[in-house]
Amino acid sequence: MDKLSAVRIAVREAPYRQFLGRREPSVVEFPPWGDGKSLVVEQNEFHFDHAFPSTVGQDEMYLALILPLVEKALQGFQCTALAYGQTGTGKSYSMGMAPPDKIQKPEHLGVLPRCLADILERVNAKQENEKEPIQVFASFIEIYNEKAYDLLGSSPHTPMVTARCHRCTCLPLSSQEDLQDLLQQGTGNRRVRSTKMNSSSSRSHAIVTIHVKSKTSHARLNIVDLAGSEGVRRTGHEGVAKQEGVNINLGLLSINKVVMSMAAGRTVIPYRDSVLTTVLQDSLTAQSYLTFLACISPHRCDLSETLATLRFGTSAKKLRLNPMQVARQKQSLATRTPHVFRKVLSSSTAIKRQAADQNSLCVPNPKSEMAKPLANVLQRTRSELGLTPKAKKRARELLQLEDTTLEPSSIHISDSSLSLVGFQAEIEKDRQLMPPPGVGNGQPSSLHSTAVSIAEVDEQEEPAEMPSISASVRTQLFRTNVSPISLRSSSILKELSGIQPMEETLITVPKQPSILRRSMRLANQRPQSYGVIPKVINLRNAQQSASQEHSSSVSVKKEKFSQLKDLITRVEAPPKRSRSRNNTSPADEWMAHNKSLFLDLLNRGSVKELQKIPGIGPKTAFTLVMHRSRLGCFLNLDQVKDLPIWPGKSWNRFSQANCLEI
Ligand SMILES: Nc1ncnc2c1ncn2[C@@H]1O[C@H](COP(=O)(O)OP(=O)(O)OP(=O)(O)O)[C@@H](O)[C@H]1O
Repeated sequence: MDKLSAVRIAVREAPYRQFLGRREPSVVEFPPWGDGKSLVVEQNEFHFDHAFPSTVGQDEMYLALILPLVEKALQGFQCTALAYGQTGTGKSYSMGMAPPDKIQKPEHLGVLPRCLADILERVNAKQENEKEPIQVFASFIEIYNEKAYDLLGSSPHTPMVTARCHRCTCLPLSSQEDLQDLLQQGTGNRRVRSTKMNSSSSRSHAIVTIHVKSKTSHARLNIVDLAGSEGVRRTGHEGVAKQEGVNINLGLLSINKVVMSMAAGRTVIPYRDSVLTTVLQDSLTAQSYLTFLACISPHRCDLSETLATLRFGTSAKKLRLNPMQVARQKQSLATRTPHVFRKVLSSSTAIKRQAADQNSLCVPNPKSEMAKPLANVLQRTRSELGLTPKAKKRARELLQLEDTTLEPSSIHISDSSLSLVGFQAEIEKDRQLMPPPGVGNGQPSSLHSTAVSIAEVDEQEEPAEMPSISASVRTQLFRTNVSPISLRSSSILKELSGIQPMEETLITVPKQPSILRRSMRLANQRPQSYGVIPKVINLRNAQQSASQEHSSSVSVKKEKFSQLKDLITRVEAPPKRSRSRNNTSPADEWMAHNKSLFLDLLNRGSVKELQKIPGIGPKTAFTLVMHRSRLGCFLNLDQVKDLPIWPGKSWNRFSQANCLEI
């Protein structure tokens, strides 16, 4: 089977509208040489993925256009099918958004019921084989007069806050009856109005989202029925109805702008221009499958609208998308919050002093005087970490909670203080993950209990295509032979504890796998060995530097990132190495090493840092960072290459400038 194109555009001609009286020849011609993909309107030739004449039935259209999208949705991709066009051209009919009681014959069933039948059939078959629980549920919202309404909710005529549209009512779907009920309820609440051109014209944009959720993925299939794109003049409306038309056109215009911006490869996409694009923001991204169904009229009187619809389809053809499977949901709050603790605990001087005195880490009650510096640190930490407002609130609450246990076995918050408590049973297991230096190097002189880090254990298997994010966090107590004070002299302890070295120090890192933080583990999926890293300025530099090999102890000045860049971009002679077992040449080894270092750099660098790489400007740097923050680290350079940010031969120039090719 051919690879499914990420963007597909189809055109469907509507049948004649009876009430227009005299039957004239259609303005749309389907030339026999067009192979079902071309059409001619007034001597303008258009080419799309499919061109359906009015004689094509619902099942034929569904099989050719939507079924491949359903397959992709079941594989975990974000998919959207979007019908647009002039009023009365069959958008609701095609998408299956008409109320079920108006469908007289089964062959008139539209996309929605057919999609659901296929999804349920496949999900049931999959569950029989794999016994993996898969849930299917759906939501139905409409956007009317620039406000979003939850049509399945208890108050379908009360507008929702746009930013919370994703929290709309979702009903479980397990049979066609469930869908019938959902459509009955949803379409019954939808606004329709009689216009000059359609006796029951939808005056709102409707979005039905079918969610297919399993343990490892959460795919969404959006079926979007846009309101008719007609001139306000032609509907013959005044007052409220006229305002409706204006808002409908605003939504359609903003969809146009979003698609154009994506097609032009812009980094800033104007999603916020309208409620419609804000709600569809997650689906209209370069990582999803998009299918447009342009519905056109055969009538000459609609010619200008028909041409406008076809021109929009032509411009959407320029979209270059790179769909990616949706892995698990974003990192949970519980996973992120303890980072706040870690940073606060490790960077508050008051706490460190106390830790040194008492051989334990104790966060004072936030209401006490001692906690004031902590509050400032926490404030700073939160903004540094870029947590969402919700996560920030949660972090604040956790610090203020009394008599609360975050995770029974890890963090206990007592009346007057928050103590990090570890458990011996986990220690051995975690040492393998994150061995504290000093353990095993001779006899411990004294054992000090020091909470040194937070280790994370992935709960679920990662999907093959995307690295996933760990879901549980344990704060652990390691017994080390190093007192908390002596943490300052060992870089790995600094890294593990999160304490940032402030002065120039000569640091020797023992050769061992670096499992420092979740982000590093995600970025470095392969084992690395480290020699001695240069002097570090802060934790971030320590992590960046730790991914490079150095032969001996060196003291390096505070040049931060420029050094790292130099290291990577410099054309060096391939280092002399012992011949590897599979007889790869030293040049190949060097190239692989260089590429992996470069990938690390792309995965960790900030916008400012990435701009320093030859061939990366501010826009490209911003896109890379945005991509990373939305979809996680790049797994290989091919993923970077596939991004739509390398026009012409710019990737070749870029890779040559950075020695990624020999
Ligand atoms: N291909 C078709 N075959 C049979 N009937 C069709 C077809 N396309 C549209 N119709 C009929 O045309 C009428 C108008 O269609 P529909 O309401 O789907 O248009 P629309 O584009 O959604 O209009 P609006 O934007 O005003 O909501 C309906 O009665 C529908 O049954």
